[in-house]
Amino acid sequence: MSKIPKLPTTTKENRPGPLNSRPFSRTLANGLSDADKKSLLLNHTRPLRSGAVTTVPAPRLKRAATAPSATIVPEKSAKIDKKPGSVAPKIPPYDYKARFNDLLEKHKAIKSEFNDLKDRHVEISDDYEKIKETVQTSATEKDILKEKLLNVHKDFKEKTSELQSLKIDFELTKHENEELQRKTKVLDEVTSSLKQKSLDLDKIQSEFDDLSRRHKSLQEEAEALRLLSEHLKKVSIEYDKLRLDYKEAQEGITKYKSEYEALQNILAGMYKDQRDLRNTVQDLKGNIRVYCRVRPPLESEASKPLFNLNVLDACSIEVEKIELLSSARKGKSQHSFTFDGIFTPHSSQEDVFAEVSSMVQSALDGYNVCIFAYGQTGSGKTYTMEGGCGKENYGIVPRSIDMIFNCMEDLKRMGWELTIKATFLEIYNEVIYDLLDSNKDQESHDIKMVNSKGNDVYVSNLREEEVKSSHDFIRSLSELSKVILSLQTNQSHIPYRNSKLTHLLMPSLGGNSKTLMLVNINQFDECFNETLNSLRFATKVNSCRTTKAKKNLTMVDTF
Ligand SMILES: Nc1ncnc2c1ncn2[C@@H]1O[C@H](COP(=O)(O)OP(=O)(O)OP(=O)(O)O)[C@@H](O)[C@H]1O
Repeated sequence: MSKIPKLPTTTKENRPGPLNSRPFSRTLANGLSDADKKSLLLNHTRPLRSGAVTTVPAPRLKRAATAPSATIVPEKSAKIDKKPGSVAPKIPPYDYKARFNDLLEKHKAIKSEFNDLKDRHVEISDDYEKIKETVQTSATEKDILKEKLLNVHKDFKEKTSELQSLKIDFELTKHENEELQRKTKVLDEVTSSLKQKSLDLDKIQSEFDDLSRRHKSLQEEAEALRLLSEHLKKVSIEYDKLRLDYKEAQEGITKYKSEYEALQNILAGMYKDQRDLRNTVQDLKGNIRVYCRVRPPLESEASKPLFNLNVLDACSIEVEKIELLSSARKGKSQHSFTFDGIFTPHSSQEDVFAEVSSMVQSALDGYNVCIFAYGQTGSGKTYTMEGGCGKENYGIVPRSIDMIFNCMEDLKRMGWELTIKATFLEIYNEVIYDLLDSNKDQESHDIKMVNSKGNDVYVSNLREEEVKSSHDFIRSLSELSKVILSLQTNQSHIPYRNSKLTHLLMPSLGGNSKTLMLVNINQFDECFNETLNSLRFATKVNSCRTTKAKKNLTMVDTF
């Protein structure tokens, strides 16, 4: 909105009157009312009283509030002031001098007044010029303002028209808003109804899904039934076919059964022949067989001096020691021995068992078999019988157990039920210890005769344990080793144990048994004499020839 400059207020007082440089009288006459003019004329015509000063006050410019044109209204009528109470002496008409003086005075006063008026006129002219200038400036300003006013008017009009259009817009918007509100309300109602319908739809959808599932499952059941029915048809055909096959098979089974029995008889005959042959070979080898095994020095024993040991052939060795110190025994000590076989320091556990396994087979064929190791302490008896860690180091006992259980599997396939029981004992310091009995206070164990007729012996009060697998058995051996170890650490070791042992081995050595003895030796110089003793004892054993062994009645005889 344009600013309207404040115009200088043109009051009736300061507004320039129609004064100009025309003679005052005329001007005055023009500006005075008729009454004023009359009074002025009267004063001019009236003779001045002596001693009175007549002054004409400068007319003040005044414009009647209602008068459209400017008129000069003297503030006071141009009367000659008279002092109150003083009455001017009347100049007689003949007193020209007085009259002349009076006129002079009046002239003087009028002249002075004229001069005043003239000054006043100049002042007023200046004012007028100023006012004129102001009026011109004001007119310019007025024009500017007018123009501005016009602009403002124009703006105002535009704004008014804008306002109008805005009002119209507002009304329209208001109307639209109301319409929208109405529509929103309707929409809300529709939304809520849609929500409800959506819920209904969900419910219907879930019912539909349920029905679809049931329909599908019914379809599947129908398909399964159809397949089942087809399958049943096939089965029925196959069943008829199978019945025929079964009949044929039964006839075949009867035929095969008789053939099987015949084959079993042949097999049993073969077993018998094989056993007899093995036994013949055993007999030829002798019922007491003695093998010698030489153990290698351990790494820790590498510095120990060795005596000479020569393997002459598969069955003979020669041991030789040269005596250097004592003059009495000076010379060469050389001895040769022959056994059923020699196992050198290079022979493996497998090599040993290959020779021994025929004895285990004899046990399975129903003979009493005794396999034992003999030798001085540290010569390798435990290693030979039990073995070391790892399967390749297994000794005779675990390998025999494996063989027995493998054979059992064959026999089981032929319908046999078998039970294996084991006893463990140690003869130590002439006392028999039951190694399966962990009680410290064991019952005493004695070697007794089985019956008065034969030579068979048994050890009383020994604990028997059933062994169900070779693994269990190899259970048992590791525990046994621990027991032996603990016994040995508590008591001083007695290396030579033969009294009770000889007694226990009596039937094996001289009776109806097959006996295999392993004489273990080492090659250490310091052990030469002990080695010699062992070899001599083994030679004696080897020279024993028992009567031909008779087998006990065993399962294999029933074939
Ligand atoms: N053929 C062999 N090969 C390798 N090492 C062996 C052999 N024989 C024995 N040994 C080892 O020699 C050492 C003594 O053997 P072992 O314990 O079997 O003797 P031992 O005759 O049972 O002794 P002891 O009578 O004192 O019980 C053991 O460390 C054993 O592993």
